[in-house]
Amino acid sequence: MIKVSIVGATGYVGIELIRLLQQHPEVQIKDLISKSNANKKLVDVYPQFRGSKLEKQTLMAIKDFKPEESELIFTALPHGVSQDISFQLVKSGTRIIDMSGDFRYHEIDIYEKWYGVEHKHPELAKKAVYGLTELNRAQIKEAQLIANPGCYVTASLLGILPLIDSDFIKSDSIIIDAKSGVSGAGRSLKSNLLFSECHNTMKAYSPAVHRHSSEIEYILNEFLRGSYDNRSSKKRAEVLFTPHLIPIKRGILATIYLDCSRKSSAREIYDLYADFYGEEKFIQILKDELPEVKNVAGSNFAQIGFKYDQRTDRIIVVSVLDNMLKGAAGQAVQNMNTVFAFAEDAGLEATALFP
Ligand SMILES: NC(=O)C1=CN([C@@H]2O[C@H](COP(=O)(O)OP(=O)(O)OC[C@H]3O[C@@H](n4cnc5c(N)ncnc54)[C@H](OP(=O)(O)O)[C@@H]3O)[C@@H](O)[C@H]2O)C=CC1
Ligand SMILES: CC(=O)N[C@@H](CCC(=O)OP(=O)(O)O)C(=O)O
Repeated sequence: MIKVSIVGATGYVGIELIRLLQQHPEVQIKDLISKSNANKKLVDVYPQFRGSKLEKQTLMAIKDFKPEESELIFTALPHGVSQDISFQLVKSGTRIIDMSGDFRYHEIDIYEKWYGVEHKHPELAKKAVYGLTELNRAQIKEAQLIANPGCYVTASLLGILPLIDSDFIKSDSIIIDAKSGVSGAGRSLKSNLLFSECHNTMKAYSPAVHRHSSEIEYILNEFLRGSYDNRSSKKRAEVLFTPHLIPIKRGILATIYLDCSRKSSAREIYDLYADFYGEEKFIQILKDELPEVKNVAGSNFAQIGFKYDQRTDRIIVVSVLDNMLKGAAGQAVQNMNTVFAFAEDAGLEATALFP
């Protein structure tokens, strides 16, 4: 058993981590740290924990937290806030899995440009390891600080990575049109997220300028450059990304348009996905159907389907996942399992919710 603590425990990702970890066979939840709810009982903030083994757990202020007493800490904090807190926690020598965007870039100028904030700990960001499990397992095993990818980015990368370096894909004209459920925006109060503002409607936001455009493009280019294997591709990725807010609670659906430079076939495309993901537990490639959010929501699975359009020489890829599971807490637990050599699906066996 390892002792695990969560900083930012009462946010949406924090609470999802608790839900997963309380039934994890190898984990004992130690401290749950909250700013606005410090010294309250967890059940007083989330009555769902009544009757669970966490019924008596009290939320802790960060000043009382002793990081060296845990073997792993999840930081589930807003970007900008996580920089300093994670920097302090890393000094204890304990492994950290950070859920924010603060440590996802080794090139700090890209972070500062797209996030509009100064990075106070660039040296730490350069040592962090990117936590897309299926891409970076070897480095994740050794990392002290893992930068867990975000939900839009995980859905997009999983759909694009197997194809991007193939000879018939144009890597510099990728278009991603992605939809997110409202929990993707977190639990803090924002007027545009009130029920009457986002129910029964849909909207696009931040086209071309959303910070996740840069993360998708950055990781694709690192991949093409060989940062995750010995590849030495001359290709460069350019991505146009438009996110949408849709009136569901959880789930991401990314529709990705890839231009082809020669004729291909559905068989050739399927084989690229099958070769890339092999026996991966959490990635399901659909052959003759398109994925739906309801088939993964509540689980750590990502599903990918595609249509090859011979008429326009394009591939339309559809990638779905649960933003709080494979897009956040689930992938973070998968990374923890990888680091501690637990079964990769320990604590992550749940299927999607019915209905
Ligand atoms: N929601 C999602 O689907 C996804 C979120 N992420 C990322 O995960 C991180 C957490 O997201 P999410 O849970 O949705 O966000 P929430 O807004 O729901 O929760 C944020 C948490 O951070 C704490 N917090 C906020 N400000 C401070 C501060 N100044 N000092 C200390 N603690 C603070 C809050 O504290 P308190 O305990 O006081 O409430 C809360 O627990 C973010 O970086 C987000 O981008 C990544 C992928 C998907
Ligand atoms: C619906 C919604 O508002 N989503 C958030 C993304 C949340 C997230 O995953 O952010 P990180 O990947 O940076 O952690 C947004 O667009 O800002």
